[in-house]
Amino acid sequence: NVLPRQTSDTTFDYVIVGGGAAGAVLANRLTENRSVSVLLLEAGPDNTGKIEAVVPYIYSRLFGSDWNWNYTIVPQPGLNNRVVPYFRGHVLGGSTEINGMTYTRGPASDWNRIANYLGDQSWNWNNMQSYFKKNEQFVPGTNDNGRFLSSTHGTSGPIGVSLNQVNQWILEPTLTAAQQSGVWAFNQDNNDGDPIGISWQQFAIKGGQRSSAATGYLNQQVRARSNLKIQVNSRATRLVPVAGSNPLTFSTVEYKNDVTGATGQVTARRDIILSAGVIDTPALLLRSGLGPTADVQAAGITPLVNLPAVGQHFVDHAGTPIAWQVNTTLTDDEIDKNSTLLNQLLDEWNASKTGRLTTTSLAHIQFSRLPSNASIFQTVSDPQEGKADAPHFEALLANKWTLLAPRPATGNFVGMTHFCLSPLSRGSVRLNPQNPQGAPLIDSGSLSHPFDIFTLRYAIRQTARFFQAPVWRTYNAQPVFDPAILDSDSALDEYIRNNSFGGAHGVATAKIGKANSPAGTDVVGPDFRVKGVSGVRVVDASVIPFSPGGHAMVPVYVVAEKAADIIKANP
Ligand SMILES: Cc1cc2nc3c(=O)[nH]c(=O)nc-3n(C[C@H](O)[C@H](O)[C@H](O)COP(=O)(O)OP(=O)(O)OC[C@H]3O[C@@H](n4cnc5c(N)ncnc54)[C@H](O)[C@@H]3O)c2cc1C
Repeated sequence: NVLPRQTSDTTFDYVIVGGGAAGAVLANRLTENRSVSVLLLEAGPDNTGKIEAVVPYIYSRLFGSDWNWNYTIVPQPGLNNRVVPYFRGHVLGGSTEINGMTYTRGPASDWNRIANYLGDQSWNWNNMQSYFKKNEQFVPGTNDNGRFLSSTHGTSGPIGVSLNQVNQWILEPTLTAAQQSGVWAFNQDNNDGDPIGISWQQFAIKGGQRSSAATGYLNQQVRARSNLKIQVNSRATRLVPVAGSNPLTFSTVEYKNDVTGATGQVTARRDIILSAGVIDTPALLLRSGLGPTADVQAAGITPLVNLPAVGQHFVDHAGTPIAWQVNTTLTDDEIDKNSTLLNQLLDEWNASKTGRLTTTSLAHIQFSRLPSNASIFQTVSDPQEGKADAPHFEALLANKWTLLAPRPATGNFVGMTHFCLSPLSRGSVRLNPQNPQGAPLIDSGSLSHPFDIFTLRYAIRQTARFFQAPVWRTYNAQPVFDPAILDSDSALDEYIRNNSFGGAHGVATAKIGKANSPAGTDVVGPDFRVKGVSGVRVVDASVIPFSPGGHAMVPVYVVAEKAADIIKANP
């Protein structure tokens, strides 16, 4: 019966800023010790009241809602100067409340690379297994034999994980075409350390419903802990330093309720932990005078400590969708264009949590490497050289139209979206000098490096080979683009630049490094403390130093699990 060390409504041992993937893990794990008090400040609302966040099929309907920060990327030369959205969750649960739920750990070599970079083998693939398993409750369906490796998975973690349980027409031609075209060998489990090939896709879905950071890590039992306070609608606006402290010490967070306009301050007795994500963590540091001096000054803010790596090294997976028309009317386009059908399926989902809406339009996931003799390697060294398990790109086949452009009024489609998973393009996050408190300037750097566009070109041509497989003739699969572009690098590049989006898997804007790394190369040390100041840690996607060879959610979850142990051991 140890009383929490919460001495008032405004003073806590830890103040965590941001209740997304990382913040929810930390709030849960740190309050396992009932003598430690935690305030979780979240800018968005509680994760209740929107069915789109729960029913997997309709998740993308949240994209334009108030559960999204609705950021856009600055015009990208690599995307023919288009301005495209950069989605981020603005709700308890963060981006895990609005994301595509794809559950990927990445290749073993990703984790071994981080371990070598940090000189700390506790980060390697084998040693991270306990965290992967701690995150996951894998729930196999009755038909899933041979579709995953049971020894790979956790069975009692907060995040429910499952495969698509809907028996759709597309499953058979997908696997047959992979075989006939020779493009992808079957891989029984892409989460066993080697994702290369085609596998059954794993989703953060349990019982037909989204499993998010909020539903998993902040469930009712956790919320009932007296040493945890969750305060929603509270956007941290600035960290305030203790006057005269040396090294400069931060213990106070200023926040604003964007609904009522009310402002307030809270204090952390031990640490402020920033978990506001890859865009808002660097933005908050910059607004607090912590970042590259020139960027801070340009925004009219007094620089306090020069931290050159804040907001730099931003890296994400540019994504390129492309579509084929098919002659079956069994694609999910039928649901999207027919509200009566959608409502029938929603009734089924409401009644029994079964049916087409229990999953997205994806069922398989494909990871590939460029051939070692690809011409680009004459001029660019392979970022994944010698790592047979590390994909250069990914392809996701959807049972419907998935282009950014509106779906044609008639017809049925299958869409393949390609992600460049080992990008060499880099971008940045800075404050807008015209409005430093408003949306940051997000420069994804998309397709600014020739390697990335080469990779996507190769990926699309590989997909075209996949669609030439005999099985697709049954469905009269026809490209919804001029097939001549496949024979011209410049025409294909034009397609890619006109149709790609900037990504959803950004990392590295406050990256972790060794304790004794050269000054300014990273932002936090191995203990997740911001270097050069006292009282602030960062734990979220922004600390992940390299672009993951898969989607980013699981890496963030397990980094946060590991960080929680490090913080508990070294409070
Ligand atoms: C549309 C979309 C689709 C995606 N699909 C997938 C997928 O299928 N699979 C996958 O693995 N990954 C996917 N991702 C990526 C994955 O969701 C993120 O990498 C992950 O959630 C990042 O975790 P985080 O804790 O760093 O940030 P987030 O989960 O984004 O959480 C940050 C939280 O901080 C809050 N916040 C921000 N600023 C402040 C502030 N100043 N004060 C208080 N709170 C603040 C935000 O509101 C948010 O709740 C997707 C992301 C998006 C947006």
